[in-house]
Amino acid sequence: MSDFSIAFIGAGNMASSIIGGLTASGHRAASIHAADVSTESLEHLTRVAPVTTGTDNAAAASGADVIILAVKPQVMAEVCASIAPVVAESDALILTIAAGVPIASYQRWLHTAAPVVRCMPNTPSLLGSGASGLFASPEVSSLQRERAQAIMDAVGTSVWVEEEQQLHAVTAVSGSGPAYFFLFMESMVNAGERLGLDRDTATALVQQTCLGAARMALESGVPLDELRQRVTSPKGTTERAIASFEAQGLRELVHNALTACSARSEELSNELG
Ligand SMILES: NC(=O)C1=CN([C@@H]2O[C@H](COP(=O)(O)OP(=O)(O)OC[C@H]3O[C@@H](n4cnc5c(N)ncnc54)[C@H](OP(=O)(O)O)[C@@H]3O)[C@@H](O)[C@H]2O)C=CC1
Ligand SMILES: O=C(O)[C@@H]1CCC=N1
Repeated sequence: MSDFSIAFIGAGNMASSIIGGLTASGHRAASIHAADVSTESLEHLTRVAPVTTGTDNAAAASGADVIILAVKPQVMAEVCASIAPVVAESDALILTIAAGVPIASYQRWLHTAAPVVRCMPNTPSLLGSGASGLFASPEVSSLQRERAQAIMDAVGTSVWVEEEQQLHAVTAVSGSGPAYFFLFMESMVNAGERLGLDRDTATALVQQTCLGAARMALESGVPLDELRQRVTSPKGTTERAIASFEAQGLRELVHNALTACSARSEELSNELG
């Protein structure tokens, strides 16, 4: 599994984090090629791993088993045009991490019904703690699914969805999700300060509490509501805070925010489709 060849088109933040994860998990750097218009991005990438780099997209894609498209959605049409002649002559898997662009657009821009896996990752991939949602077009073989999953598992965990439309929900939950937790943490730090802690102390307590809660949720096997109840002593302090959140409609607030996020993802798909 670790010997298949991978071409990255776009060598920015997400590509370098995936390449870092892949090489750390044993994938040979010699079988990874990356192309980018920015020599600065390529220089940074070679400090992450000794992969082959260049500025010619088609040359990087040539002979690859998996071509990973890691550029912004706005330049995707141009990038597909640059590799279309190579894709026409190969049976490579196209794995794209761009937000919003539908599979039908790739196949139109590539002028072929290429096998495409769409992936929605998130920024904790930079630390190997990402969460990715994946969707495969019908042309994707079982070996190609395994390869796509192996690539994303190198930077965290991944789940498959059955319908392309579900990627809007994945974006709402995990793609954009880190930002919600950062906002909640910012709010807790500010509240801690207003209650009398200095900023550094409040920040350290919030960060560790967030990490500890996430680890308990992941590792204890105990349902989330049960974990919450275990903190909430009858007639104690947590009960008051939870009652305040519930009375002010926290659950509805979260539902509305994720619905707005998913709706924006749909809008983007329509603009780029
Ligand atoms: N950041 C996030 O939280 C998430 C990002 N994504 C997706 O990941 C993708 C990549 O994002 P990210 O890594 O943050 O972006 P970056 O801007 O860091 O990387 C993209 C790279 O592609 C280069 N590039 C631009 N045009 C071309 C071209 N024609 N051919 C080859 N390379 C080109 C850019 O160069 P230059 O800078 O000179 O333009 C840049 O180095 C996006 O589609 C985004 O939607 C998905 C989920 C989460
Ligand atoms: O905010 C965005 O549009 C991108 C997609 C998911 C995370 N960041």
